[in-house]
Amino acid sequence: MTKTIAILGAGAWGTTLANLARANDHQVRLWSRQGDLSLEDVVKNAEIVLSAISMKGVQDVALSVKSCQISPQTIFVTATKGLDAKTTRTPSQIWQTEFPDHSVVVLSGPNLSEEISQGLPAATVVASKNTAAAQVVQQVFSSGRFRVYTNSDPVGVELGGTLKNVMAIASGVCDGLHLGTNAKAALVTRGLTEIIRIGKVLGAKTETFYGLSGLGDLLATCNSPLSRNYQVGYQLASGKTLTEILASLPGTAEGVNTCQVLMQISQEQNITMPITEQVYRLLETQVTPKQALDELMLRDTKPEYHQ
Ligand SMILES: NC(=O)C1=CN([C@@H]2O[C@H](COP(=O)(O)OP(=O)(O)OC[C@H]3O[C@@H](n4cnc5c(N)ncnc54)[C@H](OP(=O)(O)O)[C@@H]3O)[C@@H](O)[C@H]2O)C=CC1
Ligand SMILES: O=C(CO)COP(=O)(O)O
Repeated sequence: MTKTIAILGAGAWGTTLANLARANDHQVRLWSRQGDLSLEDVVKNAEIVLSAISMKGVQDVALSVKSCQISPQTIFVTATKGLDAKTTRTPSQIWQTEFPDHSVVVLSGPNLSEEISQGLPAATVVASKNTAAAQVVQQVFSSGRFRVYTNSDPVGVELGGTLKNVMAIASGVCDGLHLGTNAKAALVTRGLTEIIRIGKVLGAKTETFYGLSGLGDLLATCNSPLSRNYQVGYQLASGKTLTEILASLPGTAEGVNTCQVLMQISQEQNITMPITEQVYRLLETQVTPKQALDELMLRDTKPEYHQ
């Protein structure tokens, strides 16, 4: 059945998702601040409102949508991978707070938009407390090139996509310093342990992090120069400053902001996040890439599974 879909954010990801839905014959209206269509006109009568806005714009856009005419049955989908700097909330928590009577679905997975735009195969996850809503979104995007799974742990799916961005920065540093395959395997594996430790405190299920939206996205983003977060780390290792890197980066690297929010959460909730802490200190120019490596290697010895 053809759906009317409003996609908010005409960046790399919003445009790619719009093309996937159009290829399945859905009616798609795309909104961005630079576009010709008003937000009011784009969301009017939409059965699905999908946000692919960068984290820094989500709260403001959600408030603007609230003042528009929205059908009571409209499903909200969020594809943003970040945490709110002021409240530390996830995007789905923001949308659900502003629209408490609507279903909210998280869409997240190993989805480098450039590969999907080229027609290469990929898989993703749509997660919601409302299974029927997740199934509607699954049908909208599923195709022979885009395999969509449902999941009932939206916060876990969302945090997998968000927390791996910090590990992708660390992986870029690792590769930029040419530390080798063993080091990269250790970093990504301990990164997953750290993601699970944080995610559990923030309300996610452990098993979700072993799926596409957790391990899957971690592998994709930590191993691809197409990832903006990976690029930030790689270029930091080559001696560029963060300001220089961000000035020439094609699009958003959410891991920079996420890292700051995680340090705030780490202090408030007393969660040990050694890799995140070193990425934070590197971004803040408190350590060099080589010093960050030494700090991680020379931590107190401990059993592997002692979380
Ligand atoms: N690219 C990818 O491969 C993937 C990205 N994502 C996630 O999707 C989100 C968007 O990424 P991506 O599309 O790549 O990023 P881009 O930088 O390409 O696009 C960001 C979009 O957000 C909009 N935006 C930014 N700030 C505001 C604001 N304050 N108010 C309104 N709109 C705003 C931009 O609008 P404007 O053009 O007007 O500036 C633009 O449409 C991120 O959270 C990212 O982690 C998830 C999966 C894959
Ligand atoms: O989330 C992504 C792939 O799943 C995109 O990664 P970047 O935001 O680092 O480019």
